[in-house]
Amino acid sequence: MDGTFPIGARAVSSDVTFLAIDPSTDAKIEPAFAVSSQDDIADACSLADAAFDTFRETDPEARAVFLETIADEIEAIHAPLVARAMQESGLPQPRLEGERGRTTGQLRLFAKHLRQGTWASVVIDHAQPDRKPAPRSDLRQRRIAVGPVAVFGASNFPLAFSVAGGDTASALAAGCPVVVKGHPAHPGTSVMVGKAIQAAVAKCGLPEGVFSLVQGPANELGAALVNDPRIKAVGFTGSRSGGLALVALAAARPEPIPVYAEMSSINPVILFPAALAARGEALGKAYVGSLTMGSGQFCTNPGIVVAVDGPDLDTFVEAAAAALGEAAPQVMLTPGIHASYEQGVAALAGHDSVETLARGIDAEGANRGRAALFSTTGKAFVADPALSHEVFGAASIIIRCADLAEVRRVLETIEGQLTITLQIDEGDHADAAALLPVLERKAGRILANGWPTGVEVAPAMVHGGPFPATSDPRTTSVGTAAIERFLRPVCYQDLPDALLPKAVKHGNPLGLPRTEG
Ligand SMILES: NC(=O)C1=CN([C@@H]2O[C@H](COP(=O)(O)OP(=O)(O)OC[C@H]3O[C@@H](n4cnc5c(N)ncnc54)[C@H](OP(=O)(O)O)[C@@H]3O)[C@@H](O)[C@H]2O)C=CC1
Ligand SMILES: O=C(O)CCC(=O)C(=O)O
Repeated sequence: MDGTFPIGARAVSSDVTFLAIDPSTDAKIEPAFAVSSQDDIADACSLADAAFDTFRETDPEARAVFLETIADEIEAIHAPLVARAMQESGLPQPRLEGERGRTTGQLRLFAKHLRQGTWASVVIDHAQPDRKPAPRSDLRQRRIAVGPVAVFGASNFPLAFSVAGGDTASALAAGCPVVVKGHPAHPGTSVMVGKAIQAAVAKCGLPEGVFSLVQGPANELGAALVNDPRIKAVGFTGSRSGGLALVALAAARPEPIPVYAEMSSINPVILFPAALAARGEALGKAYVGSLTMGSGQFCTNPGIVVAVDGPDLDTFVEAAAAALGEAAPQVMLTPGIHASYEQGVAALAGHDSVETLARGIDAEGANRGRAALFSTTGKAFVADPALSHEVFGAASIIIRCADLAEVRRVLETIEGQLTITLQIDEGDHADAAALLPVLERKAGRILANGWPTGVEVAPAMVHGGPFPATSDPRTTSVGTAAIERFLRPVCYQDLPDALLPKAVKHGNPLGLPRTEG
């Protein structure tokens, strides 16, 4: 591996470089990676802009083949890619193998979606020349790509939410050239995937500007990318402060643009009385499994559990505390993420209204995340908004409520969420139904008798939700509906067939599904 990054078809180097860190030892890892300059960003955006009109008008079949070729190129480097991602992220091999599968599966799902065609939302209102009192024009609507998109790779999913992750896959599927700002925690992984995408661009005979990767450890790079006038939308997964900074930059541009930022969520799990009575112990163990997976570094991590206090909750708490007490420490993604986890845990442990129920096993070594389980009362939780802030890592609070009315108050208090989970039995259905309207206001996904971690990449998935889960609750960043973020409608009124784009021509040469009236 060399330290260059791909801007279009070029491999760019620089005298200014940075090194990745192995979070399991804090040791620096070779090779040194070139830091992108402001000129590199301008070049990437200029190439993306030049590629846009050609790329967006490629047939859906051509874009589908392109996405499949990216998947093939990533599979061809599977072993070295997973090895490098392990070194840079501290995540274990099985997790990264699974994530690689999710990444290529996601690309292939978007290929299938392109072939199926509903994404173009073609609507034809045929002319009615004899309509009284006024004739109606021929109206044809389709959706086109919004323009070049900036994507920020996430630290916690170095493959599935990074350079060729869901944001990139959905933007390319829409016909938008993409400029990725790689996450500085995994530059080698980013470059390997970036070069795989660039190889697919060349193999498919597409304009080189369809994809570029810029990287370096500095806010200025991301800011310059969002400020470039050729960028028309932004996809981001990361911190609330980072997401909000990008939203502010995008809104302050002479031409404001949308930012689809997925930021912060504590993913409440509600234990309803009948379920708790029937299987409190099993729920306690399963909860800790979801909480500690990947050192808790999931935006879907179950950060709070809400239930009515009593002996059945005690059974759950005892099982959870015992399981968590045996949880092995796991390497966290970066020294910064580890430090902010420690800070969050210390704040909870020192809070007057919070009891520490259990800590995971402690261990020597760099950046080891030690799981933490806390409890508080519904009253205290409602009184202090700080208790509802995300602690990114394997920390969670069990909230003991006086009754179901207090459970409701807790849920009314929380901010927007990616997920809310119900643990229910049949005897809980009436209580759960009464709460559902509150939950729908709060979350993008409501699930029953499962755990929120591990998002299915599927057409019906919603990985989104009201602020601060995301900056735009109308969308999802996972699943085929993610493509809609990067499309906009255009209506063609009375254009002669010769001038109409293929998607809305009278003969429907692309065979796209149509709504006609
Ligand atoms: N809810 C979730 O899904 C996730 C939440 N997090 C949270 O984020 C914290 C930090 O993790 P990290 O993954 O580094 O997330 P960050 O939000 O800090 O960084 C993500 C990306 O955004 C860039 N960025 C951040 N702030 C700005 C800014 N003001 N202007 C321009 N670019 C910016 C970073 O660039 P650069 O670093 O080069 O400045 C990086 O490329 C974690 O401790 C955790 O709390 C993290 C991952 C997922
Ligand atoms: O739970 C998952 O699989 C996805 C989590 C996620 O989107 C994230 O952590 O950023």
